[in-house]
Amino acid sequence: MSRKASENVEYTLRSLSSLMGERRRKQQEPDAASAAGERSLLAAAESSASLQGAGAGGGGGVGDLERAARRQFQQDETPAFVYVVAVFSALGGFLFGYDTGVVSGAMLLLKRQLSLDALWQELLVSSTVGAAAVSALAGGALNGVFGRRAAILLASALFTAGSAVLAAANNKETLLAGRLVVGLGIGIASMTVPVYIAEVSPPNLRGRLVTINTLFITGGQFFASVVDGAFSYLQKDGWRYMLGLAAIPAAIQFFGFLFLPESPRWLIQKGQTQKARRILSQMRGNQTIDEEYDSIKNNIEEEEKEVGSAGPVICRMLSYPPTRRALIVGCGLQMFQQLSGINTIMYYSATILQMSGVEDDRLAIWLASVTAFTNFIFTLVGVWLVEKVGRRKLTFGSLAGTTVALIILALGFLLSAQVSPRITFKPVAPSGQNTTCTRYSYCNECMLDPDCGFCYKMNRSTVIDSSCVPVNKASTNEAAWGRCENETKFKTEEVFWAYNFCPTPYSWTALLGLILYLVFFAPGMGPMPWTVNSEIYPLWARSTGNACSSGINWMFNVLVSLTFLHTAEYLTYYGAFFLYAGFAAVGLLFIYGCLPETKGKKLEEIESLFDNRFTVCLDPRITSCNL
Ligand SMILES: O[C@H]1[C@H](O)[C@@H](O)[C@H](O)[C@@H](O)[C@H]1O
Repeated sequence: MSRKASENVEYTLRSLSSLMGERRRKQQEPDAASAAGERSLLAAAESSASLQGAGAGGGGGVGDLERAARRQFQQDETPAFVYVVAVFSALGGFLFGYDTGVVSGAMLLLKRQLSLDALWQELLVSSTVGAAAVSALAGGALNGVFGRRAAILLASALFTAGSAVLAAANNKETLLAGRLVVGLGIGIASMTVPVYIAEVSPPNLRGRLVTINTLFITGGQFFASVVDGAFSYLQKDGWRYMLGLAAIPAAIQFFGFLFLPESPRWLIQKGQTQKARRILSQMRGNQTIDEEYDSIKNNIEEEEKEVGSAGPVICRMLSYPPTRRALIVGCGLQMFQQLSGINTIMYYSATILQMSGVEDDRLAIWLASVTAFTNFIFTLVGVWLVEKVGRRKLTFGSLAGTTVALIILALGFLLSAQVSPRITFKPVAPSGQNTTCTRYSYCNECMLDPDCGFCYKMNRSTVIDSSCVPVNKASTNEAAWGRCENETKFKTEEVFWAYNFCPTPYSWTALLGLILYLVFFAPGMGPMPWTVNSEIYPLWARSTGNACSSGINWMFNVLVSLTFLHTAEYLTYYGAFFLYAGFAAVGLLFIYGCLPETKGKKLEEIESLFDNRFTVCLDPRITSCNL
């Protein structure tokens, strides 16, 4: 049987059983709509419409029902409205990607124009990620009390205001304030958007729609790299455009959300049932919503009975085993996403590319946008795969490939280090210029010192007359003094300058590792931690669960990207990548043992996947965490 046909049959059976259930209920309680007290006329009209073809009087056989189900299926399609809502929400992801991605290019110009020292550069880069960590954690309470829509509106207002401040800034303090405001927006958006999309999506499309958010994140990163490349030619004030441009999508999202609805699940939780029904039926088009509505409502009631509603949510989550396990899975996934080094790869891709022989700085910036594009395109593959292979297989396969790619990357750096050119020429520093650079014996040691660069000549394919000299503080494109001092000297002396890389014949291995890394990481480990987190918590714990796991994501993001250069100094580049490969391998065990398959399940059914304490993790059919 063809795939399409089998999907049809499955769908027909599902619709059929829902019609049967509906009919049974109708027979038992003839006026279900009024008896329930809160079913709107709209809902009653919907159920009778779905029963029409089946012979609402109770007669008619299974054949009639089947025909009715088939007819209903033919009409069942997700209304375009759901896609509009998902895309508007995912603008939050775009801004997340744009604002984290754009800063590296902006910094190249900013540091010159405002003469920023290393501390200020670090502050401007990491303040945003730090603020995102804090606001992601605080976003849980915000979401719970004011709702998803209010949180998204607040995030887009913060994005707009922050970007405007950045574009107009005249000193570093104002820039810092702008970066902090933008960071607050990123944190709130990163935890709210996946939850909101998951709550409005129909189960069969949920994974795909939530994954679109990560597609927008990587799209934002790619767009940022193109903007960085384009405005890098505008030496004065180019950074204003880079940082300020984000205000446009942010404002679009803000105005869009003024007209978009609140999540029906949050409304039901808050007792606004009429409104919730109206929005739910808007989201489901001509499909009957009774079953979904009832299951959300019953679930909330049962949860309240089981877990109670006293005390802070996080304490209730930790003391109730299923949510505790879900929290461990959610936070673990986010932690391993960052520990496998994605942001080091994104941030240092230009360096890795330079190692592979790209010597021109501008070209390296443009090639870095090819890296961002690869990340984006392969996230699209994830959007396509998530509903086909499911979350568990996709995440596991992706991390397995990522681990192999990390090992190849590390081997590339290792081989390059082993054949690292010797330093054969020790120039005398001009008087008054003290430097440690001239003490190094190999290019590899010189490269790892951020203050030094490698100056060399080539005789066919052999490096000759090589020296290690201090880098020019104002531009890493040239040395502070000596043969590599400026481009005119490069030509007359026939020398080459390498900052942050060493010329070796094995650099292509690192390039191969880089490409493989993105090909494997982007479809699974990139989006799945966000997607899975949006689904695994019951409603009462959803905002808090997502707040914690997003907070963990941001904290590890800061940790890994801030420590990369130091890690590389102590362990060398290959040591750092072997370390990430080690983390990724531990992550593989974690996913294999603890990640349940949530594909196709209703949000309300997912909690039970975390019920059983004694399930055996190693049994592939059983996917609950063995805690
Ligand atoms: O899922 C995203 C995505 O993979 C991005 O490329 C990365 O920069 C983020 O840190 C991550 O959370």
